[in-house]
Amino acid sequence: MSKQNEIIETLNVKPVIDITLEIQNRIHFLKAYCKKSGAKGFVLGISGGQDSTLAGYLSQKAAEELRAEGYDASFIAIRLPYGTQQDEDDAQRALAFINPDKVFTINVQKAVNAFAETYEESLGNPLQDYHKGNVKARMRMVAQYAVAGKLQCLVVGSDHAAEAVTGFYTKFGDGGADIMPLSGLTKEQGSALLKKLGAPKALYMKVPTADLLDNKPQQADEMELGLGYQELDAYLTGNAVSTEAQANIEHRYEVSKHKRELPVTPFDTWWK
Ligand SMILES: Nc1ncnc2c1ncn2[C@@H]1O[C@H](COP(=O)(O)OP(=O)(O)OC[C@H]2O[C@@H]([n+]3cccc(C(=O)O)c3)[C@H](O)[C@@H]2O)[C@@H](O)[C@H]1O
Ligand SMILES: Nc1ncnc2c1ncn2[C@@H]1O[C@H](COP(=O)(O)OP(=O)(O)OP(=O)(O)O)[C@@H](O)[C@H]1O
Ligand SMILES: [Mg+2]
Repeated sequence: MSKQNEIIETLNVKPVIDITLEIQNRIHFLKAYCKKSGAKGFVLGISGGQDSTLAGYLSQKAAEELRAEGYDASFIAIRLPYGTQQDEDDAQRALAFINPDKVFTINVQKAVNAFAETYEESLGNPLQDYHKGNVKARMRMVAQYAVAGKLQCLVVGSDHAAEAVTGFYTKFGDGGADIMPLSGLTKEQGSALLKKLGAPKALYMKVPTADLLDNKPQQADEMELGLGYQELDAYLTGNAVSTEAQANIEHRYEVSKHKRELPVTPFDTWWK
């Protein structure tokens, strides 16, 4: 089997999807797992980006359907800005579209900066912007688990195939979640689901950004990756991409394997 086909199979990507069915199946999955786990619903950070808008909307629908069936569940959206977010208007658009049962705002700036100061005092060097970015992502994880713990909810992750293939997420940051309803979708498929659900165009057409850097706010993911989501999606749906892009994707896939597994133990063989 080619490396490309192996990756497509491992990440559960379907080259062609039935959009309506995908929406139904993913809501059904959220509901079934929620009931099975005995949780009281879902918690997710809403950034104003495409992925959390979709995962949040599906979670809200799952909670509403569960309630209609007599099971007590709700969806809690959390705004987690670092200071003032440049695209706050998109975050508000996303909240208006999702219409969550509850919204909390936890500004992570104080906690992140307090940590950065302590780090610098202790190590004698400032926390570099790149690593501080991962601290922001992990602080958001801490905030989501604090709320989920209190409300007996599950933390939703917004990871999908186009992020999974490159490991383009912070390990135990935005990668730290209990349930991943977008797994297996390409970026374009996620966008198509959002469009079908009636999301504002500004959200399903939004340029993806991790927005983790103080020095480059709103930097497009594609700039950092040196790869376009169109190329990633083409690869994931079995199409030919440039030799350069293929090598980049397959290299990133290999070196990020540790992010798609539980921490390695003496009994694991996947790393050999
Ligand atoms: N082979 C290996 N086996 C086991 N563990 C290994 C390992 N190699 C590194 N590690 C561990 O993993 C750590 C590196 O991983 P990590 O801490 O995640 O750090 P890293 O992958 O360097 O950074 C995260 C990347 O994801 C991007 N990101 C983050 C969050 C959101 C989004 C977005 O799209 O919105 C994107 C971010 O811009 C950056 O490029 C190392 O410090 C080490 O602890
Ligand atoms: N400022 C923020 N406020 C709330 N949650 C956030 C924030 N930034 C990141 N997150 C959380 O981290 C997740 C990962 O970020 P990521 O940028 O991959 O997704 P996104 O912003 O939803 O979509 P896109 O990838 O298209 O930008 C988000 O889905 C969201 O749950
Ligand atoms: Mg984003």
